[in-house]
Amino acid sequence: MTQQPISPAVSRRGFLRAVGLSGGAGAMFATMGALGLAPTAAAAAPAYRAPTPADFHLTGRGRASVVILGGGIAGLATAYELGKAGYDCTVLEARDIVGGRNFTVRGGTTQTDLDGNTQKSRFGEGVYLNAGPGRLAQWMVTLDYCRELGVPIEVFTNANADALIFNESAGMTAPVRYRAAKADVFGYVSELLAKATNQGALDAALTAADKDRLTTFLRSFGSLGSTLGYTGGSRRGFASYPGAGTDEGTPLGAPPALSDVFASNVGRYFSFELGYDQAMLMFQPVGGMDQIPKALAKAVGHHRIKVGAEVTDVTDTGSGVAVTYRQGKATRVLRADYCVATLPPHLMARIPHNLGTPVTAALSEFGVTAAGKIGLEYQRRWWEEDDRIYGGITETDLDLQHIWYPSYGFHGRRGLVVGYYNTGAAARTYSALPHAEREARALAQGVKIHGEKYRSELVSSWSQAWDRTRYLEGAWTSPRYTSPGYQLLLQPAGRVYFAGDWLSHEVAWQHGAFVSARSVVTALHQRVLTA
Ligand SMILES: Cc1cc2nc3c(=O)[nH]c(=O)nc-3n(C[C@H](O)[C@H](O)[C@H](O)COP(=O)(O)OP(=O)(O)OC[C@H]3O[C@@H](n4cnc5c(N)ncnc54)[C@H](O)[C@@H]3O)c2cc1C
Ligand SMILES: NC(=O)C[C@H](N)C(=O)O
Repeated sequence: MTQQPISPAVSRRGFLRAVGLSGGAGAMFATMGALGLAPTAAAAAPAYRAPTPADFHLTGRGRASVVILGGGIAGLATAYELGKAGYDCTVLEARDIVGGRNFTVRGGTTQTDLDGNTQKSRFGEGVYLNAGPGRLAQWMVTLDYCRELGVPIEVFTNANADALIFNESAGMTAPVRYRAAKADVFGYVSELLAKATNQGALDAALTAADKDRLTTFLRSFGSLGSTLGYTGGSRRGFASYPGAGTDEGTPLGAPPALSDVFASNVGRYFSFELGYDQAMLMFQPVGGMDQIPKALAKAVGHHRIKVGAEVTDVTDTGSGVAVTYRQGKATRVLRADYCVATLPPHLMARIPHNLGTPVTAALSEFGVTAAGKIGLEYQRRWWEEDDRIYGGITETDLDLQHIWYPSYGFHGRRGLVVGYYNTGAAARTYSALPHAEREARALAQGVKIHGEKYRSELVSSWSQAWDRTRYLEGAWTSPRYTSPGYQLLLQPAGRVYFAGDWLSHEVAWQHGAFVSARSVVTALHQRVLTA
C-alpha cells in the first residue's frame, strides 16, 4: 500500500473539517435527510431509558460478621456495600496492595512474578501505567462508584482519526492514518454499493424510493463524486494542512487502488469502536485506575482490610465459617458468620475447603485468558510533537497488537505509551520472556511504525504479564454460562458466597465485578434479615 506521511501541519480550518464542524448544522440535517431521518421522524423514536440502575442501597441493618476473600473490586465493593448496611466485614488480600487486577504502576512500584523475577518501576513523577483496566464506558456502574466515592474522571480516547494502522502481513511498509484508511474503505464500499444499486442489482430488495435514499446516503457516507466514483478528497487528510492567504494545503492525494485498499485489510479494525462496550466517549479516573480501589478501601476502613494475607483454607462449620490465612510467618484463623469468596475461580479451586467436590469442579471449569501490557516511558512526547497523535490507539497485526497513547498529561514533559497490549498466544509469547527481552521485542516492532526514536528516546519501562502474576495467574476467564457448574456458583455453598467479574456477563470489566458483588450482597442481606 502507498506510504502516506503521518505528520502534516495542522490549521484551525483543517481541525474544523476533521471534527466534522465545517459544514455546520445544515450539513448534519442534510445527512439525516439522506438517511430518511427527517427531524420530525426522530420524534417517533422510542423514549430513551437509562440502561442500568445506578446507585445501590440495602434496606435495613444487618448484624452479622462477614469475611471477604480477595481485595479486588468485587471484594472491596462487597465490603463497602455490606459495611454501609451495618455488617462487620474483614477483607483478606494476599497481595501487599488492594485492587487485584486493577493495578496502576508508578515510580517505585515493585513486583515479583511467579518465576521469581522482580521489577522495580523507575517511572518519573506523574507518569503511570494502568497495567490492568484502562477504560470505562459511560453506561458502566463503575462510573457510579467513581461519582459516589468522589473519584474524578476524564475522557479516555479509545478511537482517534489521527492514530495509525499498520498491517505488516499485508505488505505495508509504513503506517496509514485511521482517517485515510476509513475514507478509502468507506469510499470504495460506498462506490460499489451505489453502482450495484444503480445497475439494478438490488431491485428485488429495494423500492425506487429506497434506491434513491440509499444512493443519496452513500454519496455522503463515501464522499462519492457525481458519477458515484470514489476518488479521495480532503477527508483523507493533508500532507500539509491548509494555511493563511492562498495556502489551500496539500492533500494527501489520490487513494490507493480499490483492490490495494481491500488487500491492506485496514477495514478489520473499524468495527471495534462500534462495540457497545468500546464506543466513545470512554472515561478513566484522573491519576490512574487504582484511584477506584483506593477510594473503596478508604470508605471500607483500612482497619478492616488485611493485606499480605493469603487464604489457605475455607471451612464451613455449619454455624459459621473458619478461614485460615498466612500473613508473614504467622498462620491465623478468622471466624465469621458468612464468607464471600472473590478469588479468581482457577485459584479458588486450588484452596482446600469442605464445600464439596461439585464446587471445586465448577470452579475448575473456567478457561483463563492471558494478557500483557508494557509501559514505555519517553523523555519527550514525540507522538504529540512529531506525529500529532493525542491519545487513542494504533492497531497492528504485529504481536504487540495495540499501541496506546496516553489520554493524560498532554503537552507535559515526559509521557508513557503502552507499547503492547496483547492477549492469547501473543501475550504468552511475551510473558515467557524476561522483562528486558519483552522490552527489546516491543521496541523492535514499534520502530517499524514510529521509527528509531521509539527505541532511542526510551527512558524506562514496565511489563505486566498477567498469566505470570502471583495471586491472579491470568487476565480474565471465560464462563460457560449454560453449564450447571456456573449456575451452582451463583448460589451460596452453605455459608460461602462467590463473586467476581467471572460470575457476570461482563467478564474483563470492573462493571462485572461490581454487579456480581451487588448481587451477592443482596442475597446475603436477604438471608440475614429473614434468618
Ligand atoms: C489487561 C486487563 C485489561 C482490563 N481492561 C479493563 C478495562 O479497560 N476496564 C474495566 O473496567 N475492566 C478491565 N479489566 C477487567 C478488570 O480488571 C476486572 O474485571 C476486575 O478488576 C475484576 O475484579 P475482581 O475483584 O472480580 O477480581 P480480581 O481483581 O482478580 O480480585 C481477586 C483478588 O483475590 C486476591 N487473591 C488471590 N488469591 C488469594 C488468596 N489465596 N488469598 C487472598 N487473596 C487472594 C487477588 O490478589 C486479587 O486481589 C481488565 C483486566 C485486565 C487484566
Ligand atoms: N477486550 C476487553 O474487553 C478487555 C478489557 N475490558 C479492555 O477493554 O481492554
